[in-house]
Amino acid sequence: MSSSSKPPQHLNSTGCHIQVTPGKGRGVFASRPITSNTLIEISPVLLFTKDEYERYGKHTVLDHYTFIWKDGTASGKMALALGLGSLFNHYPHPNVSYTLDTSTDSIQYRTCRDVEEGEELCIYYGSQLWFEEAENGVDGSSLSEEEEDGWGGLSMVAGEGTSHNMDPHEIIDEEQLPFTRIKPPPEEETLEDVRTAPAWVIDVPDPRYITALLKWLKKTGLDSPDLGHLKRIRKYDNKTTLLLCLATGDDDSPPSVPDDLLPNPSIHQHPVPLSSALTPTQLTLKSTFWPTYYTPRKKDQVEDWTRAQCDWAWEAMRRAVAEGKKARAKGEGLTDTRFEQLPIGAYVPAPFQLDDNQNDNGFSGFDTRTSTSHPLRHAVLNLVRDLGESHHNKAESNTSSYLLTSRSIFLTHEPCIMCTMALLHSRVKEVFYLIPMARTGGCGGDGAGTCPPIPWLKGVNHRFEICRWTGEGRGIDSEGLRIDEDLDA
Ligand SMILES: C[S@@+](CC[C@H](N)C(=O)[O-])C[C@H]1O[C@@H](n2cnc3c(N)ncnc32)[C@H](O)[C@@H]1O
Repeated sequence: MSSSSKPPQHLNSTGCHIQVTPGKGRGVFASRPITSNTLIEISPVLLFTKDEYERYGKHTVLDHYTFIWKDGTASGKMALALGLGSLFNHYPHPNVSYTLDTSTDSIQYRTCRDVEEGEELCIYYGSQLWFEEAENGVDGSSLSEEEEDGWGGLSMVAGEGTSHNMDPHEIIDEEQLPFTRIKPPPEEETLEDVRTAPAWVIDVPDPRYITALLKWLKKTGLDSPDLGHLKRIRKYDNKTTLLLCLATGDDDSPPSVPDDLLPNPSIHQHPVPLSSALTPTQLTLKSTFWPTYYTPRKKDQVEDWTRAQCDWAWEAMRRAVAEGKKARAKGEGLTDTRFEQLPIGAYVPAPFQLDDNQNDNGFSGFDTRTSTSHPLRHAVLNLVRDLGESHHNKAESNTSSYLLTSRSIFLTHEPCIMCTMALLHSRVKEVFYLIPMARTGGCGGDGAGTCPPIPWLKGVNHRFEICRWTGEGRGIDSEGLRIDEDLDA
């Protein structure tokens, strides 16, 4: 917004005034030094319904000032902040965070670091801006803990993918993606190359048991997407065998099948391919182990990414970076011989959905090796552990609470070998990392890592996609996140 008229003087006892900057219009500035965590403004909000917004606000100047007000109700309201609230400009490294107070219909604004006199006070609008960002004099700095709840509840409506003439379904060219996929080795074209894992299978002496067994599999959750590339039933040598689930190792105990479904069941382990057949040769080879689905695709064809999916990923990586900065702000680092900071963060967003990209159902974690004096408290391990202990996940299943099946994880650093193994065990779908760790990482570094990517090794019972994040901006930068190249992330 540009404004040629002189801004009004604002009566504000917490040291804020309004000032105009070229390219941004009015903004809020500090009249004196303000320490971190100071409440600088409480703005009442004007609430209106989505319908009112659609009819009277959309495509007007109000679009630039209207927020989605998340008050926990299904109907969803829109909000316009009064007072200084509508005048905070955007900056990717904000020095002000905000929280909604739904009990008083107001927004509280606090500094999230020390601010000098004359500095502009900025908030973070989200990852999808609808205007050209002006150069900013605000100093980039670490985001403090408030950052997390600071912006999470609000999002500018004009910033939503669909409302500024961007097609959320548009497929983004591979070169334009904010990450580079690290390509796996050539496909399995000999019997020795076929990657298999042990699975629990049950012999079915009579076909009449099958329907009830399949129903039971569904009910217990054993019918997981991990095995979606395999047929359930194998007929071989006049014997019928049903696939139950993957086994986690030789000493894993078999799932207990109720006697009334099949008396005296014979359950044993059998190797099954880890992925579908992409070529006719693979189909023949893999099906010698277990009947496998044929999903031909063009050579090197990879999953298409839409614009909305990219925005989802930007936001998730921004959250991982914020976690890393949180670790730094909390003083996480190694103290043995020298002090090495460990600003390492991780974030697992809710799976991508076109209509709901707020990413507020995700899990986050950061490195706490220092504060816990525990060498295994890496960001990834902390996150997987929290996820396992969360009530949300426990409600789904007690036994699979560490599983990240079909989920993506965003990391500030390439995970070390131990964390890569933990991610394999968790069956994560894909791993995105910002900073490659060529010497210590388990995912191949930037393509020339010391260790080949662990998920590609033979004998490893899961594979995940590896993507090195290359996009900068939108709240993502590696400044302040670099660590000694010999350290494990
Ligand atoms: C909520 S208003 C902020 C107050 C606004 N500057 C004014 O003068 O009324 C949001 C608008 O401010 C402008 N704006 C905010 N942050 C900006 C930035 N970093 N660079 C350029 N323009 C910005 C954009 O025009 C945006 O639509």
